[in-house]
Amino acid sequence: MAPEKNMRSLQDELLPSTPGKFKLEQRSSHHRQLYRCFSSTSTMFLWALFLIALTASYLSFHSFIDTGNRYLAVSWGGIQWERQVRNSAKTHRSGGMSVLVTGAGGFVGTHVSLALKKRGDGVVGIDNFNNYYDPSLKKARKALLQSQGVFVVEGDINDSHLLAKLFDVVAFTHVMHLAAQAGVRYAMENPNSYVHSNIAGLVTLLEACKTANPQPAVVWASSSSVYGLNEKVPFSESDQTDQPASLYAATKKAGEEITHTYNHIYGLSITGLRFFTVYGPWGRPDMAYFSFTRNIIQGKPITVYRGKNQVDLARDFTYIDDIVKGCVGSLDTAGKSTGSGGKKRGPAPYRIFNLGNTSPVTVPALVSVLEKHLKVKAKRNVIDMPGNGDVPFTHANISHARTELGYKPTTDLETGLKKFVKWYLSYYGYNHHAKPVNN
Ligand SMILES: O=C(O)[C@H]1O[C@H](OP(=O)(O)OP(=O)(O)OC[C@H]2O[C@@H](n3ccc(=O)[nH]c3=O)[C@H](O)[C@@H]2O)[C@H](O)[C@@H](O)[C@@H]1O
Repeated sequence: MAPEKNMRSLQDELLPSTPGKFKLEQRSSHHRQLYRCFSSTSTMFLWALFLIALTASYLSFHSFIDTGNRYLAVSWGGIQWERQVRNSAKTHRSGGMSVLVTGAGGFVGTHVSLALKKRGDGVVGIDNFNNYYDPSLKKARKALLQSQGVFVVEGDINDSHLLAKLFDVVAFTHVMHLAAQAGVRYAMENPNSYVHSNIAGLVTLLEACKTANPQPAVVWASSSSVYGLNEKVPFSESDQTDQPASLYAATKKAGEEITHTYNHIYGLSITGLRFFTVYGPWGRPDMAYFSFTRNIIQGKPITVYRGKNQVDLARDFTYIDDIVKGCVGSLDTAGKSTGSGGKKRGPAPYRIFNLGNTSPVTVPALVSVLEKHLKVKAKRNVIDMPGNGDVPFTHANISHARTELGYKPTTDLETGLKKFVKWYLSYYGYNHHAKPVNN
């Protein structure tokens, strides 16, 4: 082949011999195809259908990815999960309740859930198992609940999708709302955790309750700390509660106001319970009686705060079994919510009760009782109470709860701490070396 001809054939392969013409021909053939395609209305209609189908499948693919991510990120959802929720919520007595217990992995939540389940009510728990204190204790409580047929969902009350799903799966008659950021002094360390759980979480939960059909009756944990700097003794529900001494107390007081608005606007039945320093088996390691016990056993010193003018601090310590009776009594007597479709249909009850013991005990006296039960002398380090949000004393007037709920505490501190120490030693033994907690 002559070199000149050879070169031309290579050019023929790489480039169009007449580029302008080639492009023109391509375009006109493309136009012809388009013309053919859209030449009839029916073909155009088919194209439109095709485009709609394409868009729809794109959107549903995205929502599938979204849902998938949600299910991958959290530990709830699916047919098996829904079955567990439904089974756990089933009542086993006539006229039984179906209760959603928030904070079920917590101290009071565990005890209330067990009591309800035992008498045949349906119970579903929810807890985020955060690490404010040793999560392994919370997991052990969960295992205890599971052994009694109470299913606990791992999730946060700030998760509105989860709450909507739960109300979708079960028509809860009641919500026992105990999930919260607890602890008076920790509020100075981590203020936002109180806003997250006690304000934002509460509102998310109330939104779910107000939307649910039927609306459940809500019983929830407020706190004796709302009395703040109140000096009138004993503390009555009608006393002033606008002088909180800690952010914790302020968020609980805010909870009382927030629940009032949901009662007023949406017809939610609300019962707020002001708990007075609850203690007992399976208790909270951040509380004084618990951390004192651990330190006394380990031979470590304990810090005992003392109030102004060297006056001992005192608390109306209340035993868990008495508190459980108050909670169950509140659920039993809670009137119905009146709203539906997110709208109020009539007035609904709004109640607040003190749940205390009515006999305050000083902190040094508490230590003496522990020394007696543990048979070990405490190394007391007595210091003036720092400005940490503590109040000098608490003392409940419980006549309102007695009349309305039949609430009657029967366990004194001596007896209650004996039961606590027995549980503590059986759970941890004498060699408990847990990490120090927030006290
Ligand atoms: O009744 C309530 O409303 C509150 O009761 C407890 O709060 P608190 O009474 O402060 O209970 P503890 O933390 O167990 O303290 C009891 C007493 O021991 C004192 N204390 C605490 C810790 C410490 O190291 N030393 C010490 O003397 C405190 O000042 C207080 O007077 C709970 O922690 C709150 O969640 C609850 O809302």
